[in-house]
Amino acid sequence: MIRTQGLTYAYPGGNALEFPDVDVAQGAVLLLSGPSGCGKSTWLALVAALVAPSSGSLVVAEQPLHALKNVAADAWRASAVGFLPQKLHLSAALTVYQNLALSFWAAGLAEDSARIHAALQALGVHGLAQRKPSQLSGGQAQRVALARAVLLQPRVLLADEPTASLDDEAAADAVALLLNTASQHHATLVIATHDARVATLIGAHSQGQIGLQCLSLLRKPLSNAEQSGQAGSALAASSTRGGEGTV
Ligand SMILES: Nc1ncnc2c1ncn2[C@@H]1O[C@H](COP(=O)(O)OP(=O)(O)OP(=O)(O)O)[C@@H](O)[C@H]1O
Repeated sequence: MIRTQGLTYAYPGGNALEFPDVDVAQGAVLLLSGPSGCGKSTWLALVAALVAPSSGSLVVAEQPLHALKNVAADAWRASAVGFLPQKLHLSAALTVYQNLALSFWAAGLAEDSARIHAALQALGVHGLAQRKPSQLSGGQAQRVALARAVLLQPRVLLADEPTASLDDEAAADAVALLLNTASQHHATLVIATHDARVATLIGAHSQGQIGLQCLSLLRKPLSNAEQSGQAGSALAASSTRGGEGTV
């Protein structure tokens, strides 16, 4: 779940970015769309506790983030948040397997080989475990990065521009993969993008929509099974900032 209220963030010397309030149920999907520069990456950084808001409140996976500082924020992020960045940040010097193993180290956990193999298997890239990232296709690398993102069973999965520079077929595959993977882990999924195709790909299943000045938010529960008993809260959208909200 992700709940924000009155969230703002100001870069040093810059105007404050104001974000709409959201209330996203555990296991639901949030599409974070808007033109370049409107604040999508900043919002993701706030939700991942990489930066602290200038004002407002933020609760992610039941954790009030204002209560988290430095090391505690790092530990919380490692266990609660899976991140699929636009630039995948796979270490070129390490194998696919070793890239995933790094996640355990970052979270202060003992390496769990069985879990690494299972994560790679689930995304169909198990056979590539001993390859280096330079020996992967773009799609294979994205699957490896997604396996890494969900390795520690995060409550929230954040994907930044996952369809950038993909053709239509690959973009549809990438979105389907994200939806399925998040659903399997019952993770709340956020896709940040300015790619209009993503709204279309998710839109067929959408339950509600809010249009705002800069960010437009579109959400749906992950699956029929999960939304029974949850749809109300998944759609309990509020848009007190930015105006013109409709659900
Ligand atoms: N480190 C920074 N210092 C000052 N201003 C910044 C910094 N990073 C981002 N900004 C500004 O904050 C605003 C929001 O940036 P952000 O990267 O969150 O937007 P975005 O919607 O993710 O853009 P894009 O789709 O191009 O990645 C922009 O006006 C940007 O210029």
